[in-house]
Parts: sequence; structure tokens; C-alpha cells
Amino acid sequence: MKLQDLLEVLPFYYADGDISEIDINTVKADSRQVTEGSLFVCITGYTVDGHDFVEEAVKQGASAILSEKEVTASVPVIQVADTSRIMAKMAVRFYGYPTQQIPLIGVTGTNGKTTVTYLLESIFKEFEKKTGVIGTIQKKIGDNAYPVDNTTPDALSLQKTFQDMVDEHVETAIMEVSSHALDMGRVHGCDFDIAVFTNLSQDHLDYHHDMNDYLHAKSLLFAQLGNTYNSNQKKFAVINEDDAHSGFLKKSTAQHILTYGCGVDAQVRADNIYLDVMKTTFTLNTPAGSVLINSSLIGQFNVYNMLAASAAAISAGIPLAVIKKALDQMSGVSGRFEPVDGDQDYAVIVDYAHTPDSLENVLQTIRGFTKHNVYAVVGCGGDRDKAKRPVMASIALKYADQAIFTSDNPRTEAPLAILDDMAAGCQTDNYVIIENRREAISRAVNQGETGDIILIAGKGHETYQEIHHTQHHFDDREVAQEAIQSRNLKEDQ
Ligand SMILES: CC(=O)N[C@H]1[C@@H](OP(=O)(O)OP(=O)(O)OC[C@H]2O[C@@H](n3ccc(=O)[nH]c3=O)[C@H](O)[C@@H]2O)O[C@H](CO)[C@@H](O)[C@@H]1O[C@H](C)C(=O)N[C@@H](C)C(=O)N[C@H](CCC(=O)O)C(=O)O
Ligand SMILES: Nc1ncnc2c1ncn2[C@@H]1O[C@H](COP(=O)(O)OP(=O)(O)OP(=O)(O)O)[C@@H](O)[C@H]1O
Ligand SMILES: N[C@H](CCC[C@H](N)C(=O)O)C(=O)O
Ligand SMILES: [Mg+2]
Repeated sequence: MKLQDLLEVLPFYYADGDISEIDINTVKADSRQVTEGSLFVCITGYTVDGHDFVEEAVKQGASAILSEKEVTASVPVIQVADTSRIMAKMAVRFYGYPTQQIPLIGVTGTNGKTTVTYLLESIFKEFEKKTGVIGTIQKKIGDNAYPVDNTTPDALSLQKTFQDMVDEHVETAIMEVSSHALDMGRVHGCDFDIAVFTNLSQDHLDYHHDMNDYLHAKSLLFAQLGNTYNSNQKKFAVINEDDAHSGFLKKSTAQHILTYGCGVDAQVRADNIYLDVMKTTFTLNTPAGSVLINSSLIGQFNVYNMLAASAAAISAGIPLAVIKKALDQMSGVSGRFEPVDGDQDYAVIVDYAHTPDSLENVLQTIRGFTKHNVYAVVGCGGDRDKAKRPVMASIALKYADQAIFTSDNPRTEAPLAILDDMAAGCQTDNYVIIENRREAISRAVNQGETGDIILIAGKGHETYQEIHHTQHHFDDREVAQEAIQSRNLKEDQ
């Protein structure tokens, strides 16, 4: 592609050097990925400054540089005000406006995004649509899965993925949209058709200044809804009416709104909710009629996730009977309230709860299921929101008979310093600190007696423990299974 064609997305720019004959065969923001004929985009990052890699990019074969600061290079330099924002627009142009060609659903909120995207995938598959899914666990095109680095990829990877989805005839794309992504403009230029809000509670205060800043980032998805290119189609904001922030989010969009919740005001509503350890049933009331849902997803929070997915599906015109069939059949999401079954008479549940609200929801749910002991194995991530550490610890103590505090991706922090931050939130002494996660899980499993429930929180589907930039293989489900088997063996002897 001619560089000048790519620059059509810019109203103004300043070019240093003759760009009229320059061809671009790819756009890269990482000098290590630059190949002959790349446009190298300099991003001022959080750890390093991409402008420092111009020389390396030119050596690797970059034909031109897009920068937001003054840089000197032996190839033409185009200077703009904000390279991240412009890169997103260029990515959309470079990959052929892919989200104008597929309906796109974006899901945002503190908790429940992954679950809602998988519920939507099941519903659209039941409706015989080929789906694409992008999120925390992986990205999927039809039934093929690929690894991801971020819940919401950078703009270049994202638009490339959408182009792949177009090439592979995906009929609906469903993605998680993180607050980081919204704040950094990773989704600029995406033509969302439906935007879903799950809920907002404390997280990521390492990145966002305060809860208002966090809420504002989330609202950008709704502000962006329908503002891009072809806006003739009906666009919907699907909003959790029971969340305290719903009013603000409703004001953030000029598109149609469909609310969901458990109160009388919600347009898509759950009534007669029955929660038990094996199943959840409720009546799903919608503007299109009512059906009884009989799901194997556990807990009140999953009723909300099913309402969110149902409301989004209704906005997309999917019949209620199809929604019911998909929700009834869906067996669960990897690492979310996932039981580990080793033929034991106490339950072990692995769950991705890593925020105060999700931990409270999942422990409250578990507490409601047993009069026996509840054990909670809990840690907090390093290089992440420090303010949530004492809060999560005190929630664990409130609901569990014993909490076992341990490591969860300490990253570049000292594990014991993280555990100290957690201990600062403890008003009671029903906890132990076991830094090594394998030992912590083993301790919990060895204490389990008939009817007890052990929650292993925080890592869910993750298959690693990240320590000082290195990921060591670690899967809570495998480790718990090994601990159960080793105890079974000892007891059989
Ligand atoms: C704080 C944050 O989100 N950072 C993201 C950001 O990194 P950054 O801006 O700090 O980049 P940097 O490493 O400083 O580098 C700056 C620039 O120099 C370039 N560079 C760097 C080195 C080099 O040799 N050559 C070179 O050109 C880099 O490619 C980059 O363009 O851009 C990177 C590339 O897109 C992301 O991978 C990175 O995510 C980091 C890994 C991260 O941990 N992000 C988390 C906090 C995150 O985004 N999480 C959300 C939410 C998850 C949830 O839902 O809970 C997510 O969407 O995943
Ligand atoms: N609607 C909900 N409200 C509160 N907690 C929830 C909800 N749905 C799920 N959870 C809890 O949050 C955890 C994470 O769920 P899920 O992965 O669906 O959320 P997410 O928003 O994708 O998280 P992340 O921000 O890490 O991508 C679950 O394991 C469960 O404990
Ligand atoms: N997307 C979240 C995941 C947290 C998962 C938890 N295991 C941790 O490492 O804190 C984050 O990067 O903050
Ligand atoms: Mg997720």
C-alpha cells in the first residue's frame, strides 16, 4: 500500500522527507518486529519510549517513521500529535475496515466479561452463526483457538484479527473490552454494534487514578458506540440496571438502550431465581416473552451474566427459544467456578476471582451451600492495584472459616511484601500465610472433611505463576488434583 493512501485517515500531518513514492507493506509498533518496508510507529510507553528505537527500526528495514516527538532518521518521518490514537485509525484502514463487515459485540465491566462473551458465543453458535471471540483466555475464530497477551489486544493485532475473521467468514465477533484498552485507544475505529456493561467495582487502581477515572474509561465504549462509519444499523447499549453506575453509562450513549437486572425496572429481568450447588434456575422475562432457564452455571452473579448475554442476543434479533437452549446447554467457562473432582467427599473449586467484588460474590455463593467448613486459598497479583489487597484479605476472613494467603503472580514484587499488604486488612486471626502456592493448596486439601468446600481463587484458567518476568508452569486445577490424589493414596495405605 502507498504510505500516502494510509495517511488519508489523518486530517493533517507534518512529513519530513518525500513520502510520495513510499510503499508500506506492514505497520509495526515494536522495533523487534519491523521488517523491510514497515511503517514504524513510535509509542511513548509505560516502561520504555518507542521513540528510542527509531534507529533500530530503520536498521531492520523500516521505510518510514510515525512519531509524536521530534526524531531524526534516514527515512521520512511523519509527525502527529498522538501516535497511539493515529495508529489505531491506521490499523483500521490498513486491514480494510474489517469491523464494518462483521457485527461486533463489545463487553466491558470489572467482572463477568469473559463469562458473558462465552455465553454469547454459545448463543450465536446455537443460532448457527460462525463466531469469533477475543478475550482473556484466548482468541477464537470458529473453533480454532490462538494465544493472546492481553484481554484486549493492541490496535494492530486487533484489526489484523478482525481481518482474519472476515477472511474466515465469521458472522459475529464478540470481544472483551478492558478499561486499559479503552483508555489507551486500542479499540478506536472499531464499529461496535452492541456494547454490554456488566458491573463496576474496585480494580486496576494502579492504572486508573480513582474509581471515577475507571468509570470514565468504561464509558468510552458507550460513547464510541455508533460513531463510526456505517451507523445505519440499529446499535444497542446493554446495561446492568442494578449497578450503581448504570445512570452515568446510559448518558454516555446516543444509541438504543436495553437494560437488564433483577429489579422491576429492568427490561430484561430474572424472576423466581433458585440457586443451588448443582444448578441455577430462573424465569427470563424479556420484551420478546418469557422462558424458564435451567443452567449449570452457579451463583447469583452468573444470573447477571446470563441476563447480560440474553439482552445482547435479543438486541441482535436472536429468538428466545435459541437463547434458552444455549443457556441450558452451556456447561461453564474454564477456570470459572470449576470443580476439581478427585473422588473426594469435600468440594474443591477453582475460580478466577481476583477482585474484591468477585471474591465476595463467589465466597458468598459457597457459604450459602454448606454449613461445614469453607477454606479460601487467596493471593493478590504483584505490580497490580495494591489497594485491593487488604480488602480481599478481609473478605476472605469474613466468609471462610480459614483463609490461606499465598502468592498469585508476584511479578517483580517480593511475595512476602504482597502478603504483608494483605495481612494489614485482617481483623481476625483465622488465616495462615503460606508463600508457596503449591503448599498452600496442599494444606487446604489436607484439611478438607466431608461437606467442606475449598475455594482456590485468583488464577482460574491461568497455567503459570509469573515471577520476575518469567512464567513458570502452574495450573491450580492440576495442583489441586495432585494434592487430592496424594491424600487419597495416603489414606488408602
Ligand atoms: C500498562 C499497559 O497496559 N501496557 C501495555 C502497553 O505497554 P507499554 O505502552 O508500556 O509499552 P512499552 O513496553 O513501554 O513499550 C513502548 C513501545 O516501545 C516499543 N518497543 C519496546 C521495546 C523494544 O525493544 N522496541 C520497541 O519498539 C513497544 O512495542 C511499544 O510500542 O502496550 C503493550 C503492547 O500493546 C501491552 O502489551 C502492555 O500491556 C502490559 C503487558 C500489561 O500488563 N497490561 C495489562 C495491565 C492490561 O492491559 N490489562 C488489560 C486488562 C485485563 C483485565 O481485564 O483485567 C488487558 O486488556 O489485558
Ligand atoms: N457478573 C459478575 N459479577 C461479579 N463477579 C463475577 C461476575 N461474573 C463472574 N464473576 C467473578 O469474577 C471472576 C472472573 O470472571 P470473568 O473472567 O468472567 O470476568 P472478567 O471481567 O473477564 O475478568 P478479567 O477482567 O480478568 O478479564 C469469576 O471467576 C467470578 O468469581
Ligand atoms: N487481567 C488481570 C488478571 C489478574 C489475574 C491474577 N491472577 C493476577 O495476576 O493478579 C490483570 O492482569 O490484572
Ligand atoms: Mg476476562
